[in-house]
Amino acid sequence: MVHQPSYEPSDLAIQTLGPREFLSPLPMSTKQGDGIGSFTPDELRVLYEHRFLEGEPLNSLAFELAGARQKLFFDPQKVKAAIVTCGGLCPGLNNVIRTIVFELLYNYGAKEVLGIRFGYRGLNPEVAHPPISLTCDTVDAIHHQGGTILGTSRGHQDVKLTVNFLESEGINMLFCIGGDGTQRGAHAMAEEIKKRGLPIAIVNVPKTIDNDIKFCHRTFGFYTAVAEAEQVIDRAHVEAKSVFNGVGLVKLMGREAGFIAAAATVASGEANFCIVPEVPVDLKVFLNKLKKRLAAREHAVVVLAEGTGQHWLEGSDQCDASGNRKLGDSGSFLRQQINEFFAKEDMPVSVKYFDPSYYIRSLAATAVDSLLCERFARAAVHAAMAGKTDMFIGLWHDQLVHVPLELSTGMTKRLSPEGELWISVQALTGQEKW
Ligand SMILES: Nc1ncnc2c1ncn2[C@@H]1O[C@H](COP(=O)(O)OP(=O)(O)O)[C@@H](O)[C@H]1O
Ligand SMILES: O=P(O)(O)OC[C@H]1O[C@](O)(COP(=O)(O)O)[C@@H](O)[C@@H]1O
Repeated sequence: MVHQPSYEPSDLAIQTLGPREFLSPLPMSTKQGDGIGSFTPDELRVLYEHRFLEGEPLNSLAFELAGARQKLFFDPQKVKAAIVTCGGLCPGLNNVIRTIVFELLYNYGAKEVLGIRFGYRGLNPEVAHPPISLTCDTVDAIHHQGGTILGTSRGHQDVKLTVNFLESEGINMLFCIGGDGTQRGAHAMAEEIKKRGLPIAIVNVPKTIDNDIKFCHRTFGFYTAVAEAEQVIDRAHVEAKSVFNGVGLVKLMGREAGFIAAAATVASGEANFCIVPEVPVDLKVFLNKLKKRLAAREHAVVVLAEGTGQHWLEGSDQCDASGNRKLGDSGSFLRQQINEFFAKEDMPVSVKYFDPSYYIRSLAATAVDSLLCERFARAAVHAAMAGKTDMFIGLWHDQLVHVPLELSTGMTKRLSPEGELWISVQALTGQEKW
């Protein structure tokens, strides 16, 4: 991780990455045959598509590669950075905080790092949660703990007030760790900052246990949660197999996307049905299939992503503080439907219901996620120090890239029922297929 960034009072401007940069032509077209060494890091791109059909035109959509830059926009000695964590918990939040602090203070020699308390609430001066000072000592051992030492929250804050706060505190770099809601909030702040002409960088590190952030093949914490969920499925299998016509029913997190349920199902190899929001399921068809399965094997395991089957339940218009739809308990509903269906069929079943809920997301990150946190956090600091703003760190073909926040608004990422996640270039033209 050693690099030698240079700060000279430089010609760099703070750079909002708009979609124009994302769509920029590849540098290869202008510097043919020079080899990679002749490009500056800002010119390196990661191709959007890595598979091409013969005869199809080679598209040149590409992301800017993340990483350390030779020239810095900010003078490290004048950097007052702040970190905020928003939305639901996710394994690895503390790892990201710790690495951002280390990278800023140890490697760049930044002046000061603040921790914003309880999400965007802590940026609202009208709410009494003053920031805390983050030093290498205070964050030294936090990566062993789940959760976030800063606290988190949902709920809207006035963008003008939050930017006033950044300005009055002299914060010139804000790292927002959060999901799609956090990204929308960060984008709104970046726009207000641009309007006021302030040299403040807003850089996001994507966080979501649901793994549903666009332009990010995998978010940190996801594999940790999947490993926990896999164990629950395995236990459900043991319970189901131990009795006649046992049904192990497992409900897992996944508001709009079934990535956790699908990945844990495949990892476990013990589930017979995996029901995800992306595939509408007819309850009757499912119950008849379950009947067939029980007749053949005398036990079954069913995994359900919590956002699934909301249409089965009484409609609820309720939302949480951030405006996310509140979910009905589809797991309890399914358990009841299974019991009622088999009672009518005069077929005895024994349903064992598992709802691990927050259990899979409130733990510390496992090694594979700790590594990802480390990569995301360092890339975020490099981007901010170079003066990039209104962007987040994406993960594309296992390369960290810079993605304009503007591109992440709208629908979140979805599992492809057809198999491997396949993302069409049409996603850019509005006809999304996630
Ligand atoms: N359009 C928006 N403008 C400003 N803030 C937003 C917007 N959407 C969401 N937020 C804020 O972002 C924060 C996190 O959002 P939330 O949906 O709770 O979690 P996540 O970021 O994990 O999706 C909340 O404080 C929420 O109010
Ligand atoms: O009860 P909370 O904290 O609002 O969280 C519940 C929701 O948070 C999630 O874990 C995802 O949250 P984020 O989008 O904030 O990462 C969902 O799977 C779940 O429905």
